Amino acid sequence: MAKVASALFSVFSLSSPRPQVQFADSSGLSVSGLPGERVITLEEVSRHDTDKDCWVVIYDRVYDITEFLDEHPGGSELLLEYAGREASGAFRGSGHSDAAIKLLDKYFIGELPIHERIFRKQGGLMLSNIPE
Ligand code: HEM
Repeated sequence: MAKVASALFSVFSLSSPRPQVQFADSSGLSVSGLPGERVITLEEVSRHDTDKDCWVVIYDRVYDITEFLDEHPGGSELLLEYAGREASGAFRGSGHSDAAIKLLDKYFIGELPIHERIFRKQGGLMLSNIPE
């Protein structure tokens, strides 16, 4: 009996990863992440709004894109318009490729607190819910 209990314990402990949050929009874009990352408020993001220190928020996640400014195929000027600000709509509206979406991971530094989020919270906005 002890053996069975111990086997069950190891199966359950191995098979219970941290909960994964999944979201998808109408383009099939799936953005997922683990909760509990560094929490960064919009107020803090707003203090990083220059070409030497540039943070943006995309789908409730905070990215430090300072190093990417000069590499952006759409130009640094465009990105700087969103320095220290919310840029989900601009990012999505520019029709970025899956590669561009994947590239975001490289610059990820944290997530907004739950009360400042639009997408990544229970009952949060799905982009597919937005009327045309
Ligand atoms: C902040 C994170 C961003 C990343 C990592 C990123 C990445 C990229 C990449 C890799 C491309 C090449 C095409 C593609 O693969 O889709 C691209 C193109 C483009 N991006 Fe971004 N982008 C970002 C933010 C933005 C924002 C906020 C805008 C605002 C409007 C924007 C506007 C554009 C435009 C207009 C192009 C097309 C450029 C052209 O074809 O000449 N991007 N971006």
